[in-house]
Amino acid sequence: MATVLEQGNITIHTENIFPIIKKSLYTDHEIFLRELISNSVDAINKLKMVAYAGEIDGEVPEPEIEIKLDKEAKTLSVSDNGIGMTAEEIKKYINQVAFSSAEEFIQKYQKDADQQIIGHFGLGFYSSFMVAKKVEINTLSHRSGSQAIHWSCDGSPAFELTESERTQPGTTITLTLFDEEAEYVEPERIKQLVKNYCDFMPVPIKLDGEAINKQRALWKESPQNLTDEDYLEFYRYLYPFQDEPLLWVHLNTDYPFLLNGIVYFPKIKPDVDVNRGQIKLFCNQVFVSDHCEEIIPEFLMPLRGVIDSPDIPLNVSRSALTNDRTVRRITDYIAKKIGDRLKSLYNEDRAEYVRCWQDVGTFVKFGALKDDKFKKQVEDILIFRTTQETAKTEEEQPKVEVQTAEGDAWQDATPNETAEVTDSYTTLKDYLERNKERHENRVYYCTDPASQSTYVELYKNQGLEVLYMDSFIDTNYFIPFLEREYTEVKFSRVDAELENTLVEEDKASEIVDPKTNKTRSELVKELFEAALNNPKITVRTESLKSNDPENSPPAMVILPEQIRRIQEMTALLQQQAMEFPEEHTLVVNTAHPMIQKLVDINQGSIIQGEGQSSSGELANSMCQHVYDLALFSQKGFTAENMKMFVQRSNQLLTRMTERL
Ligand SMILES: Nc1ncnc2c1ncn2[C@@H]1O[C@H](COP(=O)(O)OP(=O)(O)OP(=O)(O)O)[C@@H](O)[C@H]1O
Repeated sequence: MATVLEQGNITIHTENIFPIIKKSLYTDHEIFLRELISNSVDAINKLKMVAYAGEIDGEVPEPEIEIKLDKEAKTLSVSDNGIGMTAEEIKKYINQVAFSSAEEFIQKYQKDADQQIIGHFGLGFYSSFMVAKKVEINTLSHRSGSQAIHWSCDGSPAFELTESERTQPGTTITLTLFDEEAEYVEPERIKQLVKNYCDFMPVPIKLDGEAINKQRALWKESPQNLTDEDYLEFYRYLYPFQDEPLLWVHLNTDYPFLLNGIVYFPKIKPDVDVNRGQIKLFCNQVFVSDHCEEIIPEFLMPLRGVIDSPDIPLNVSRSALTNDRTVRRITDYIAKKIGDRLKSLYNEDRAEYVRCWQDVGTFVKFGALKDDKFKKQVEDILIFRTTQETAKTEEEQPKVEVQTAEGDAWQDATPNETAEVTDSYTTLKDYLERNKERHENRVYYCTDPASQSTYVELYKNQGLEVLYMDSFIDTNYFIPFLEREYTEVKFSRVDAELENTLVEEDKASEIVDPKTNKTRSELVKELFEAALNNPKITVRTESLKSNDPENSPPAMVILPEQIRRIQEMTALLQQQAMEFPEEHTLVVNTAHPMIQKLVDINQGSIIQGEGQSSSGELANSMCQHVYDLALFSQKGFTAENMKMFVQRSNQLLTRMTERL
């Protein structure tokens, strides 16, 4: 029998914390393993420090933590070859310090019981009592001449301290598990827990002789020593089976707080939950939480990666975390670093910046909207896709430096030199500067390249530059934001009005009907008004400039910018799709050969005499058809509209065959 050195009661201030610990203080009982392994890593580090100070005789062993499971006895043990403890240290650090910090934690926890505590840190060694009916410590201090010690406690405040036979310095903590906690003798469960919480701890954690943790915490390493492949491999490890990240930022600071981390911009999937943080929070390489919304700036929520900081308070409620001064500073720091990284990418590798923009742009715009400091950082690197032409192939590429010069629109470089993907992007400043002469302080934009293609083509053909502002954030938030920033500048969507540059003096002003003295324009207008027979549609005639009138649009629906925006806002507030306003303007292009012929076709009906002749009907049908086609780029058809449109299309085609 070993000598009993001491029997006693652990000092208790509150009644008895053991029942509280046992009664699921945490929902996550599993964190006990993280606590034990963390203590072992600390003990190994302490030994290293002592050795460094020359206070140890002999060699410091290769650090190692070993987990042993015994299904029969229902025991789990964690052993380390760290600093170990003397009897005095056990009394002090386990019986008094550890206990009182556990007690303090529990008081705090009970106060904040309804709040979610991040990572459940703070209970330390005593968390073992959540899963174990008996906890034993078998330890030998590295201090020369120390006596090995065995401490045991069966979950009551009573403990027993005896001498032990242990010969190897270090500590073994053995838990005899409650029957209902038997899962912790299953190797698979333990492997999973180690991978989750302790994967990046810098000491091999062995089970059945094999290290089961990765150990290498890339974020703690110096960026100078890391290659792109190191970062990519780490990303793949953290987020298997995902697309490669677009870019990453290595965070590294020790003042005014300690923080290391790597954050990645992922390719954004439509189903990403932008309210849930994706970054993993660590504290000294120990996993804390999978989502740390309180620490990441809101607009950077879908970022991924790792943040590790011992300065983030972890035993407080989440709401207290949000108000914590250090946490707020950390949030600002992350935003600033991301801004810096984007700026350097913009300046140093523009082709890459453009490549990432489609995904990264949304964050950046959101950030500019949400965070004034971030806005100041990125305002000069916000870019928009533009219709500004760039060379299509290598042969066509101008030899002179035009598109790459600073201050000009530049071109997306593709990895394949001969590829013809040549989307160009520009900053707003450059756009305004380029177009100062033709339309000062006016920006033409398009929100849907497919449905607004007719309009965009019209602008392009007349040499007007259009910006594509086609993401959700552009239309609903970013344009109003830019208008507030650039108070002089007005934004008009390509279908909001017809610029003077797009129309020319109406050539259809010659009188074509001697009986009534009406011009072709007037006749076209009357014809359309009669055919549409809808007082809410204003018909306007214009002659659109074009080098190829046959391929210019015969008619377009125009929706004034302000009216449309009000409609869009209302729709957004009501969370509905925008109702297309009944009152709108149809601009009929009198320069289009088909429109010109319409008058003649209709005139044919007059010659034929009384009633609606067949050519009158044809003109009427064609007017409706032209209107439908113009409307189609603004709104989808209802089932009824679609039916009529298809019917009319077929009738018109049939009539064409009759005329052949
Ligand atoms: N494996 C070990 N080897 C050496 N000393 C240990 C070991 N485990 C615990 N200790 C000692 O017991 C003390 C109390 O441990 P406990 O886990 O309760 O608190 P802590 O590690 O100080 O803080 P935390 O609440 O962050 O876990 C430790 O500070 C350490 O001195």
